[in-house]
Amino acid sequence: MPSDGPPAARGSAIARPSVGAPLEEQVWPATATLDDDGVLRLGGLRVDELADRFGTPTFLLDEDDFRARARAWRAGFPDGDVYYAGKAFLCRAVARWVAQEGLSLDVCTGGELAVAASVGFPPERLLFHGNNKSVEELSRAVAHGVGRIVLDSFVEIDRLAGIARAAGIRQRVLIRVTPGVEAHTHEYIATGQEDQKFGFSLASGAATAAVGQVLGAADALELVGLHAHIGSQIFDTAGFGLAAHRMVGLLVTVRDEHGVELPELDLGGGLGIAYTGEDAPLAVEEVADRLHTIVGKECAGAGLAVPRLAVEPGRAMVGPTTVTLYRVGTVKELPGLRTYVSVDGGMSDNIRTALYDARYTARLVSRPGSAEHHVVTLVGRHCESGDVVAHDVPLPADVAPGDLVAVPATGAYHRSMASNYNHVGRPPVVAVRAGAARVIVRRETEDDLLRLDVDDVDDVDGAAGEGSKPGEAGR
Ligand SMILES: Cc1ncc(COP(=O)(O)O)c(C=O)c1O
Ligand SMILES: N[C@@H](CCCC[NH3+])C(=O)O
Repeated sequence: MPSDGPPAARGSAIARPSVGAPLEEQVWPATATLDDDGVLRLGGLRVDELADRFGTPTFLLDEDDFRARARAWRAGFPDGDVYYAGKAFLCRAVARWVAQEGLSLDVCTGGELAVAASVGFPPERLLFHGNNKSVEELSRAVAHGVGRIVLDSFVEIDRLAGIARAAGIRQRVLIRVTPGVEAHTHEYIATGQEDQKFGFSLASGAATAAVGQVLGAADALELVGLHAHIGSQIFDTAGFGLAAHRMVGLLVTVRDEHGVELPELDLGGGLGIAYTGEDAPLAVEEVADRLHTIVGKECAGAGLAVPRLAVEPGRAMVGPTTVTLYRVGTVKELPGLRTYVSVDGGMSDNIRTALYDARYTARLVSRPGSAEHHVVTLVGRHCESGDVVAHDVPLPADVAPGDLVAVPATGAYHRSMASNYNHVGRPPVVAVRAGAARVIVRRETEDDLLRLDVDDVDDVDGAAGEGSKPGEAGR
């Protein structure tokens, strides 16, 4: 699988003529350029100046790139719905951009719903996912007027019907189906195959049974369509095509068995992005074209009206827009083994390397560095040997403490999966655009972390009022 998988054999020294080597276009955000002195610019701003202003590590998000990607998705599905998958990265500013660009939003927890609600995201353009939504979350979604809720289990059908009935609302719903498509991606992020926790299986007949159960609760639930999501970080159209084919087949079965033509078909997200120069992601237009063609052809063959298509891109919308800017703290050469370059973040801001053996590239971005490059292991600051940011990255042989190193393609599933391991505050997200920078998620401080810590005594002897208060920590 491109970008994920065990690290290749780790060499030590190579010579690469990469002083001023161009940025690999598919990996870096759209506005990324290099100044003559080797400093990376994003959104028209030099990263050395951004580091001075905002500190490191910091996520730098290219707002124009995000908006351009949103528009490309919108253009690819002019008669359908594009739900940005908020799990990839969501904050108030991003929710606002999504709304402004005319997209809809996929949320999968009460927390994500709260972000959307806090900026007045149009409720009818919200879609609520999840294999174990709580009664409280479902009630909140119904009361909020969420446009569509995706049903994921038999127990949830009854649960939601009861909630909608009590609220005197007929809730629009889709049914999540597992179409039995094995996406070629890491097993932890594949969701189309039979053996997994999401949705109703097509092959076992659970999906058609679910349709029957929802139609039986028609006073409270309005079944508008079917949903499938086969996995994430996918590079070929075959899986999407097969899923579309099977889902249209299910629409035909539903028509034949229940006498209803469902008007909507949501084919989920999953489009892969380039994490390294070796990845060749599909273009949005290509995927859109493929899905429209398959669904159109199959529906024509079955005498079915073409349903309104929906998609749920997360990674492909936000992943490539962001780089993580780190500062090098130490360089440790183990003769005959490898060189470790330690930066001031790590698995707390990028868990993907440890979790999926994901591959990344990295670049010295505060100066050109020497022509000779060494293949190094870029590691973080956490108390764990698995705290690797990027395996086997060529960096200038003279990389040194104080240098800035950037890792691209970190917009999706990085800040949103960040942790406070070792009591490290999560990095901020700074949006850059046309020469201006704006913090859209601020850095977590030690005060933020201590605020959650509940104790009724203040020092180690148990006396009240002696120890340092949370507000004084870290000063
Ligand atoms: C139901 C659903 N929709 C959309 C997405 C977004 O996927 P991606 O970020 O790969 O586009 C996911 C995550 O895989 C998902 O589970
Ligand atoms: N978190 C995963 C993707 C999960 C997709 C959510 N359904 C990743 O980083 O690749």
